[in-house]
Amino acid sequence: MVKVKEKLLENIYSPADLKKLQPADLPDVCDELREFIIDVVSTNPGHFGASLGVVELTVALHYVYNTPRDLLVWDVGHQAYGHKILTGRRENFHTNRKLKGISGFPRREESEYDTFGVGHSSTSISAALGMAVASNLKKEDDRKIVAVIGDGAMTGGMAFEALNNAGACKANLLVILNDNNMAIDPNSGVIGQYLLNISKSHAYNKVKKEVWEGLGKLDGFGKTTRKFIQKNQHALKNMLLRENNLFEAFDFRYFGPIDGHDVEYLTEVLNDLKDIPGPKLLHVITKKGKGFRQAEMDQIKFHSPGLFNKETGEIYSSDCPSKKKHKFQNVFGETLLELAEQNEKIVGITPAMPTGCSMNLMIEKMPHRAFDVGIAEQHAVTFAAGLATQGMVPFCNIYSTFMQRAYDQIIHDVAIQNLPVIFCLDRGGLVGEDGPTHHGAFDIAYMRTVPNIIVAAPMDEVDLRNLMYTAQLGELKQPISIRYPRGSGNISDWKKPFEKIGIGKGRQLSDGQDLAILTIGKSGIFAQQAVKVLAEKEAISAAHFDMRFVKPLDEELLLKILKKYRLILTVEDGAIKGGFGSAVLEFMAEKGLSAHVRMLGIPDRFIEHGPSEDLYRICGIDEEGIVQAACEMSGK
Ligand SMILES: Cc1ncc(C[n+]2csc(CCOP(=O)(O)OP(=O)(O)O)c2C)c(N)n1
Ligand SMILES: CC(=O)[C@@H](O)[C@H](O)COP(=O)(O)O
Ligand SMILES: [Mg+2]
Repeated sequence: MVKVKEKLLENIYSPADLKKLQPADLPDVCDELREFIIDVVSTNPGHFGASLGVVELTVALHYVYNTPRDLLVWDVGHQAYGHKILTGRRENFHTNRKLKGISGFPRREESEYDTFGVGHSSTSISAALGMAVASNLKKEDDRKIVAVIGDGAMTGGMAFEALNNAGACKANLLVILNDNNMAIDPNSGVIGQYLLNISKSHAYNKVKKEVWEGLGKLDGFGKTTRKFIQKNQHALKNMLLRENNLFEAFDFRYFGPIDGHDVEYLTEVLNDLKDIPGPKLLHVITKKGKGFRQAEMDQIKFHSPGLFNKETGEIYSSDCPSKKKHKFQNVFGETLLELAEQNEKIVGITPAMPTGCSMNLMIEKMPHRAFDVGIAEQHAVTFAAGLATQGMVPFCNIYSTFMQRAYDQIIHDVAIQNLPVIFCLDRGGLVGEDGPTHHGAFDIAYMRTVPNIIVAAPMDEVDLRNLMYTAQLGELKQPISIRYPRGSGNISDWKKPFEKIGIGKGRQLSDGQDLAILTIGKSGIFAQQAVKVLAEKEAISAAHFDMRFVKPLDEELLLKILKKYRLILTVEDGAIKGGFGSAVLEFMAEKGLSAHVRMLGIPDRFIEHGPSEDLYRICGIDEEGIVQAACEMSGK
């Protein structure tokens, strides 16, 4: 009779259960954990390849360290599914990223094992350093602090700011560099190449081994030389290592590179490093998508593949082929390439999101004019500013949420100098399952307060295209921000001849007598539907104005509207506070005009994760919410 192997993962409810196992059991735990992630994520989509790549590392960390007393900090957090499953969330994992379900990223309120909330990149070393310094000040000497950061996240400036500080502090901190030689797209810039070089360089590893292990054994030398070497051991080590290793130059002790898929060896190394004081960096080599053939082969698609068949690896697209064309990001990517073919001054810039924003189209065709600058939003903005000083036409595409990183650069490097940089802010508004760290809630508010910047938000694909066209004509002598949402709009045949759009000009899309609905961006699509429902079901006649620009506002149009309507409903898929509705109110206050104004938008709290349709409903900014607000205002 064949003995059925006992499932280990089923009995793991916390790292304490994991610790009851023998090291030799750990490979089986890893296999089961990997299988579990594949099972669940194939039917309930989320980030995929990154978590598969750190299965062994995750098991080893929770096996060796005394979590949650020891503090484990994940960078970005899209790779932390294994961590969630091993720390009490296995049975809830099927709710990952669903409305009211667990978050796709570590969150402090979700578990005591989630030491730091993440979603944006390159924060782990800073946060871990803060924890290490706090432990030191509180005399909690038993506590270990570990940050896990990817090679992509390591391209972020913040990571280096933290290394610099940590080295100086001599903090007791272990940084694990999870090097899979990929970001979402291939890791851009020289750091990736540098890591590859040290991983491959036998000469470096040999020198390093000999220096660390061999300096004590000085039998081969004469007495005077031995004395000299012993006296100057530290300086010699530094001389040999610092010049060869970037991390040693930051006063970290560098260990590795080691195989990140050998779980037993990982536990041994982690155990060895545990009690070495000071800042340490362990370089671990892993494969993104490890253990799922198709994910290993197409690491970009399987970063976050959506639904897929776990047997064949086929990805089931949520869009039908024709609908895929509607995605705003495709309109951006194709239009940029089209414009760049006509205007040789155009340069493309993306901080590590070429596939996400579709700038990959331009990068493939024009590699010298389109740049993936790594996870470096601040640099991306100032790089664009530099290009603009020399008469180039930079299209700097950054997700709305990640642009938050570069606020000073927008103000200091672009706006004060009034440089005509074209910002394209993708993923404006509620993005859905990624949740509060990723919603593009604030850009309308943060952009409109900055002098000199034109702030526009197209309602549909054609408008996006025409705004991009208008922006690069060379007529604008100032920066412009064009923001658009995740996903698709409502026009399939958007590839029409370009038309110039008047800056600061809105448009009336429907006429009505009872109230005026003023929208910006995608909200206009919901408003159009709402106007129909109001007319058909509620006998309310609403006029709809797509204002297109938050700044400058179409004052002429606004004056006409305010003359005619007593009831004004503003709608935006951005924060109400400081947003488009606020701009309308400020205008009214300036002109001494009054009306009954109601503002719909993202309320003053962080919106959870879940399907976008649900989140738009929760915020009351979908068709139904607009209808309801209009009825309430009209007293019906
Ligand atoms: C500030 C910021 N910019 C961009 C992103 C989008 N993003 C998420 S994961 C990722 C790649 C990270 O690469 P790496 O750290 O190597 O992790 P891997 O996916 O390879 O495990 C990027 C660019 C982000 N989360 N935060
Ligand atoms: C973890 C992260 O920041 C990205 O993977 C993000 O989830 C991508 O978002 P999109 O799916 O909207 O491109
Ligand atoms: Mg990586």
